[in-house]
Amino acid sequence: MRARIVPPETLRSLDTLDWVDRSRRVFREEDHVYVPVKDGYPYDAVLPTRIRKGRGYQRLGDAVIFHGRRPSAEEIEDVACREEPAFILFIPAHTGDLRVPYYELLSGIPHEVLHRESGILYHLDPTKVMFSQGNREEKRRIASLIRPGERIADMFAGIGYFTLSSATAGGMVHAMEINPDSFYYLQKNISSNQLTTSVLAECGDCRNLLSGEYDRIMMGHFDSELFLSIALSHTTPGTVIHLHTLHPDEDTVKGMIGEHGYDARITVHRVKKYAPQICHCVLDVVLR
Ligand SMILES: C[S@+](CC[C@H](N)C(=O)[O-])C[C@H]1O[C@@H](n2cnc3c(N)ncnc32)[C@H](O)[C@@H]1O
Repeated sequence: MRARIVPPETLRSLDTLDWVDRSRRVFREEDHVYVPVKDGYPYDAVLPTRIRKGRGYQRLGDAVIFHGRRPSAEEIEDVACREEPAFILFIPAHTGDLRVPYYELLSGIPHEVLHRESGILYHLDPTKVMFSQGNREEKRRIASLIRPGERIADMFAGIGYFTLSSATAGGMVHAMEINPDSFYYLQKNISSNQLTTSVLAECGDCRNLLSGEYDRIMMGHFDSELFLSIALSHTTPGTVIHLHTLHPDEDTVKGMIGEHGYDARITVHRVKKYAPQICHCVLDVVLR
């Protein structure tokens, strides 16, 4: 189905728009509203079959996770019949610095799952730690940049989102994670993917764990600007920093980099929509 992505407020005026295909259902997922488009009119997306059939959800191992708004009883029943998951969770948000899931159990008994993505195995308990499927393309992009043997710091490793794909691509990764639940799965995932010789994982505050100089530093935390100064103390000219943010501000970042005696080339990449008018972005910062 061809669709245009519109802000939720536009739903009120759909009747007045001549490009809307009223023979098909509007589909809404979190803050994205997909409106079917008539033949011959411009469109933003072609929706895959799964999305066309109903409410969007995330499949994680043998579990199904709903995000965004609470699913209706009919939507839960629909997914239960189609996917036959062992359990279903509704996770409207992740809370605090440790990104702990705030969840409601909709059916079944929660347990640890084994999820496979791009050939990498992830063990996790989705009631305890987050897994963002929206970062899949970003993981692939980062992996494509890795040069074999380069020394990488992953300051906010979680269960291994960037650590595992970077080590698989040939990097030597120093992975840091403060949440003991996430760290447990990080270690398990390093072993399951046979990456113990290329990853050093440590549990604690990355500000106390960074050591020496790195060729690449991953800063997968939305407050990563607060950690930039300490990260810059572990760089050399040529180091690349991937700084995640919801509010990209190149000038502030350039100012901080200048204070450490560097110039920088900065490129902004959009990862995913996070909230109305807010995108999860990554600043690729090459130090000179
Ligand atoms: C990987 S998650 C964020 C993922 C991604 N940016 C997203 O939300 O789409 C950030 C991780 O950083 C960890 N963390 C937060 N503060 C930290 C610190 N000071 N040192 C090490 N890890 C930290 C959290 O526990 C969490 O697992």
